[in-house]
Amino acid sequence: MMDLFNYYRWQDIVDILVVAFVINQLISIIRGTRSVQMALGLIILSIVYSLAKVLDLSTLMWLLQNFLSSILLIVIIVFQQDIRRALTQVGKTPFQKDMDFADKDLDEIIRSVQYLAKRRIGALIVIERETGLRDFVESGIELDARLTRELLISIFMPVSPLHDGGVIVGNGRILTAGCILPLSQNPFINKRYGTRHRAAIGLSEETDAVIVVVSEETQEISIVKNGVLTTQPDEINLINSLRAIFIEKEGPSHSWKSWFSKK
Ligand SMILES: Nc1ncnc2c1ncn2[C@@H]1O[C@H](COP(=O)(O)OP(=O)(O)OP(=O)(O)O)[C@@H](O)[C@H]1O
Repeated sequence: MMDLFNYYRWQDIVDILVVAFVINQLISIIRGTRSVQMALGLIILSIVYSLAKVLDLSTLMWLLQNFLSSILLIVIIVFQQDIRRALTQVGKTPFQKDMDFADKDLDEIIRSVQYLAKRRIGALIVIERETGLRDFVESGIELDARLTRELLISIFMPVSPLHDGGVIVGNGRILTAGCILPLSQNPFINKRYGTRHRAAIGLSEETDAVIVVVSEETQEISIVKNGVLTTQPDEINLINSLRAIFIEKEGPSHSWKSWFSKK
């Protein structure tokens, strides 16, 4: 045992711990997104390249060599959204405040989306968490009003001048309405989803926000998080899913704070 300590320097241990931490964070960032398939694709290509080298298949080797020589560029293009998200996570400090969401605020959102879904009124509600959404807040009409179901419902009424676009809420306040959100470029999104759902997925790919979407076409209520859209079949599922994220604080979050508190 002592030999082991003599062999390794303390810097090696720190080095291994930091690399393990970074790999864990990377995996939790791409988990559940299409990047997993792309990463697998790159790994398979690298294996095929190694096999071609061993078996001396010169044409295949030449082809893959040319492809893999631009690997840095390929990784940046393929994983640009994940890189953006990872850098946002790195920029967070342990002292950054977590947007606390009270039971009451969730209840206001749940009641309003249920009301809207029943009447076939589309809605897109963004719940801000640790990543600041200032850029998107500024694309809409700033409200900074108390979060109530009545106000949320009024905003999404088709006669309201604010009904187009998304509403951003945070810390018990409706921050803004009529926001333009980035559309997801994910080619694997089900074709039945239009721009409202794509905008929700797009924002969740770039930030840690949780988005609740009401479809005016199908009356479905969905929760979008980390680029993944989950349709909520009933009220119980909707309540449990939102409570799990905000009240019980389950599920992967990528902040430094959650890394320490999770253990
Ligand atoms: N980039 C965007 N950011 C925010 N909201 C958007 C954006 N693009 C479209 N929307 C909203 O989505 C509405 C159009 O929804 P559309 O029918 O295309 O999508 P959908 O996903 O099929 O939704 P639904 O199931 O409700 O029909 C627009 O009226 C607007 O309110």
